[in-house]
Amino acid sequence: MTGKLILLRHGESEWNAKNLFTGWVDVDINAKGETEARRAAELLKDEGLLPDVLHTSLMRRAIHTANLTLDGCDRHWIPVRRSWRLNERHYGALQGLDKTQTRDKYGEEQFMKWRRSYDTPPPPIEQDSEYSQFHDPRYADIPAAERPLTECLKDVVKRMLPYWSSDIIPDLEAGKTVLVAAHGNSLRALVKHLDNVSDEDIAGLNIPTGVPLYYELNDQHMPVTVGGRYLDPEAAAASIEAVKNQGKK
Ligand SMILES: O=C(O)[C@H](O)COP(=O)(O)O
Repeated sequence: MTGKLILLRHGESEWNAKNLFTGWVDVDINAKGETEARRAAELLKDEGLLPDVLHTSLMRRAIHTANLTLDGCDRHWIPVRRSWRLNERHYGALQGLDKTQTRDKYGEEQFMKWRRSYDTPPPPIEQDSEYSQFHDPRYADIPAAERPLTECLKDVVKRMLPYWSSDIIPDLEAGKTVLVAAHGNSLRALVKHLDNVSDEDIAGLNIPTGVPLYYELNDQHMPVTVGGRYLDPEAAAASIEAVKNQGKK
């Protein structure tokens, strides 16, 4: 028995367009992002990949994207499970800062360490900062001592994989086509696991906005084809390049 897994990063967000570090700040997708979400529905319909269950984060850009995509392929009625464990990576004190200004201020090396290294988190955000979610009621169930104030990708892998095992794999084992609508870095964490990407090589892996990435999985819930398949390779390549170059002038 194989599993069908579709990964979908939210469409372009308001802060993606403004070149701001977002993390757990709960911004929405913009008009371009909505168009991407609707295009994703067409791609799923064309491939006959109609999700039976949705797993998403607690953030409106992923939830909104999933709603538009599922509505577009008449699967708006499927069960949904939401978890903070699929949230974007927490960007700590960088949340709300301009990526280019941050690169200019701290230099390329430090910028890339904070943005793309596996185990170097940005400085933590103050609990009461304007861009902190420490007191957000949706995270009240996370013990205060465990509530993130910053994360590196290693932290995201550590908090995401338990959800993959406890909540997503059972749906795959039940033969369901699973849609995971999430974020650039929570999906980088999942792709790292699925494709066994090294701690060094993951720095060079970026996820496009709004283009479904399809994996056929084997009985061990690992990819039949490493890397999976983007349902619109050209759009994926263009978006990946844009994500990679964020922060550059
Ligand atoms: O949280 C953010 O800023 C973006 O969604 C992801 O940003 P990154 O591609 O710079 O990690």
